[in-house]
Amino acid sequence: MRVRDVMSPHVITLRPAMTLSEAADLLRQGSLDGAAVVDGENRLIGIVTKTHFVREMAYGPTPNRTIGEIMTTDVYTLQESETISRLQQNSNIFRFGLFPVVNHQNQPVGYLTRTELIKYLSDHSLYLAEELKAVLNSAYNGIVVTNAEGVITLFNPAAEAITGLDASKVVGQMAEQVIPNTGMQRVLETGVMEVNQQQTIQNSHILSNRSPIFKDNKLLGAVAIFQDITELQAVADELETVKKLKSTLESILESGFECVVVVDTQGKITMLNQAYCDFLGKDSKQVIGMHVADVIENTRMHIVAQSGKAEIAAMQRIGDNNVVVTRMPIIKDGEIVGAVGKVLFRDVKDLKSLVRKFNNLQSELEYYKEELRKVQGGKHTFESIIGGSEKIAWLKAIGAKAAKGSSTVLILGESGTGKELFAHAIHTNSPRRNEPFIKVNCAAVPENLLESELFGYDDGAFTGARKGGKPGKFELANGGTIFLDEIGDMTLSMQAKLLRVLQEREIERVGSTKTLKIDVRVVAATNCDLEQMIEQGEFRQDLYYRLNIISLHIPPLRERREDIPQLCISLLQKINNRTPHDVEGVSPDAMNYLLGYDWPGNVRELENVLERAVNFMDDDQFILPEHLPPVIKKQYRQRETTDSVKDLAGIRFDAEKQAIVKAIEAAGGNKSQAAKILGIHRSGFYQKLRKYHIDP
Ligand SMILES: Nc1ncnc2c1ncn2[C@@H]1O[C@H](COP(=O)(O)OP(=O)(O)OP(=O)(O)O)[C@@H](O)[C@H]1O
Repeated sequence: MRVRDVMSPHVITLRPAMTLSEAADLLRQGSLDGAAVVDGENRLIGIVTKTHFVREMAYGPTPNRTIGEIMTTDVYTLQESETISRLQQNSNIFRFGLFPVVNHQNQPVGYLTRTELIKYLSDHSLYLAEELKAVLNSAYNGIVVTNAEGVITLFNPAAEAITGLDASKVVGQMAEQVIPNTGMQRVLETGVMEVNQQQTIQNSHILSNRSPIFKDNKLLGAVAIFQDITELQAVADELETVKKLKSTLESILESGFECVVVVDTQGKITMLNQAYCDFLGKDSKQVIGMHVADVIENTRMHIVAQSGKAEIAAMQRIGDNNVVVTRMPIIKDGEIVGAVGKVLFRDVKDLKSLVRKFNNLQSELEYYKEELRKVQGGKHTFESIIGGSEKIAWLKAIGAKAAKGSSTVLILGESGTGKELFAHAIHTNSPRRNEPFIKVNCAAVPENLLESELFGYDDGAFTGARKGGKPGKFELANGGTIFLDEIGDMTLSMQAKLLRVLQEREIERVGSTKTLKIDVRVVAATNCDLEQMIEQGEFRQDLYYRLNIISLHIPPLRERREDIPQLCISLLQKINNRTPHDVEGVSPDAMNYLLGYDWPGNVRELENVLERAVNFMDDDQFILPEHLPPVIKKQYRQRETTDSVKDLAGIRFDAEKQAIVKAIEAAGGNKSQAAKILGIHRSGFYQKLRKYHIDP
């Protein structure tokens, strides 16, 4: 809308030379608010308002004064093409009472009074009075006004600051184009007020109230009054988080089974959760503010709240219970502000049951580890062979060397000395460690099945044979190690077959004519005296030579008693892991018994004796003599007696043993030679070696 569209065309023009009384007649005729003063070429040079004129006429010295003398040149002229919307931005124009409107030659073509202008603007563009505008400009809240079309007509400085938009650029624009997410257009459409609406503009969080503006039931536009609540929102969010955290903590403390108490520096209770209240049989409302010592028996919470020293897993007697508690000082900004206490176990029994559960899990774990190792191959290494004795150390060194190659190893020794352990260690230490380790107990497999067990069988090899045949242990061990335990128990015919396999390095499944090349390292073990068996025609000499390429003779435990304490430690650990006990060791008295016993069952027997003792123990931490089997104590006592009064048999025993040892030394370890020196038969000599447990 332009000025010319709203101007009044009744313009009175006056000349500067005109007298006041001449002009008065003219003005009276037109009942105008004022007049434009023009020069000779009709160009606007000033104005005279009605007020000016009346005042001059009333108080001026003479009516003969000219218009030129009273006219004001402080004139705001409006160009007829000027837009109304631009005018409304210029609050300065309201200083003027009359606005002559001129054409491009500065000739007056009409005028507008201030009242008219304001009225017009109020009617059409919601232009607000200057004073009101000043109020709006100084408001803290952002205020945006649009006309009925949604064009912004007011954008106050607070709105500029909040939105980051420049009023001069947005006034006259459609609100929905310049203000993201504005709801003003919606308000204009619905005519319904929207309060407490939240929106985000330029990273600012805004809370806005929008209202339609009605006048005489006609929608004139909309006003939005809003406020930046970003900081407020942040504080509110923080508060909300803190509130949530507090309620979470409270519910954790309240719903938990654990007993928790908090005291201040004076030792006064500030919090006692429901679990603790239930445990003590107290009411939380009554105990808050009371001194902790008056509420909880034998407490030290008030001491910790003073000393600042934490007490972890301390025992405390509460009623009939021995509870395990932890007391921690609460430190804030380097200062003790109180203490928090927690009952870890309401009774030591709970702790024990936990330990038991843990041990059970531990032994389950060990079991599965063992199983895994079994699947993967050898389960022990040389490190798992316990014993610091010279003999064991030497055997481990030889075994480790032997492991590197692929020669057959023969392990000899009494039952329970650890032969199988060595066989595993050899495999685990060998380049074949990632290949299978297959054990065959030759004594355990019935004679008629041993062949198919070792070499497998083909489809239909015998009645009941599995369809498709079955691979034998040699085939399964291909690439790895086969451990032939109790080889001394193999029949002669099987020995012959085994010998062939060892020589040819190939096998033939039972019922098949095909041969199969195999690459298997053989480790054999026995507790039999193979040399004696050879003499008695029970073991093939040629097989013995095949097997005996590297031989390890594991001494019985009685010949390395110094290993017993170390073995006890290791075996007890093993036992603790698989039983619910936690035994710390063997008492010195019990150890004396163990050291004095001959251990015919060797390490296996020692392990059994320890496990039996552990099962006999109550709350003891160390195995005592009373936990040991009578046979051990009996032998110990016999030995004591024998040691003090040696009878003839004893003297003879010692002398004969010494003579044999000397003969072996003289023969340089050659047994036949030694037998000759002693003048006895070889078989008799072997018997004596066994009797005296001598290993040449
Ligand atoms: N030096 C050792 N260190 C740790 N444990 C050992 C040792 N020697 C033997 N054992 C343990 O003693 C038990 C018997 O060992 P192993 O089976 O190896 O003996 P073995 O001589 O092969 O017995 P058998 O001739 O009866 O088959 C096993 O539980 C084994 O772990």
